[in-house]
Amino acid sequence: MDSQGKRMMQVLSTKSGATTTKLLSPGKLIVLTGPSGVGKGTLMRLLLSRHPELNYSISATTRPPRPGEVDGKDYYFISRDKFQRLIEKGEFLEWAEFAGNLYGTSRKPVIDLMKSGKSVLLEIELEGARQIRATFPELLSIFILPPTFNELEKRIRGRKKDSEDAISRRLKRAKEEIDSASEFDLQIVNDDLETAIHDIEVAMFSGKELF
Ligand SMILES: Nc1nc2c(ncn2[C@@H]2O[C@H](COP(=O)(O)OP(=O)(O)O)[C@@H](O)[C@H]2O)c(=O)[nH]1
Ligand SMILES: Nc1ncnc2c1ncn2[C@@H]1O[C@H](COP(=O)(O)OP(=O)(O)O)[C@@H](O)[C@H]1O
Repeated sequence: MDSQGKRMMQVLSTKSGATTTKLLSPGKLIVLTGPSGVGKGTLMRLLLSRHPELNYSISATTRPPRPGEVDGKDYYFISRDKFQRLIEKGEFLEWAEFAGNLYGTSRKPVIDLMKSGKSVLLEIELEGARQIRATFPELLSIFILPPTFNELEKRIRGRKKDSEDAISRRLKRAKEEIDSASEFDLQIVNDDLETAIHDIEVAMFSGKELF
């Protein structure tokens, strides 16, 4: 390992105990996964605003929009029928059912971006992340963990965006998801937001001025 690599591993070991051996170059795929309410969306928005070279793939979902969500920006909000047709046509790189709704990543935009050497960030749930990992073994996969389960529940409730039914489905699923964290390249605890962002940046961008 060169001196920069050593320095990076040192930084990783001093922050939230995270370790990784994979470092990313342009044209690569990064997946953020983890339970609902852990802060994946928050982390992703911050990463995109700080690193314009990163591209985000807007997912399709059958979930109805939450107040304030915009079609074509937050998600493509589509009917179950339309989603099924897109599955049959092979238009999704991955898709999964989560808490009673379907979610999927469109194949073409992601492949086109990667072919042109651009890096793509996906923020998806566990089953989809597994599918992507099987398709792209060179992927950098990051599992975001909550500091505690109570804090996770507090965040989901504090967001005030979901019905009680949607919240309990998410919390039930969260337990199973957290048990799978070790499948992924890196586990990062989203306790202090800036520390979590820093750990993700270190893993994603070798050779950049992050220190
Ligand atoms: N597999 C898959 N999961 C997705 C996709 N888009 C979003 N998700 C995940 O679906 C789950 C539910 O998302 P959402 O309804 O927006 O709820 P939230 O995560 O609780 O804010 C989250 O874990 C998202 O990361 C996708 O394209 N594919
Ligand atoms: N590090 C953090 N500390 C405290 N609250 C956070 C942190 N990260 C995210 N949050 C809050 O937790 C809630 C859930 O975050 P969100 O990004 O919507 O999660 P997810 O996309 O994983 O469902 C939001 O209200 C967000 O502001």
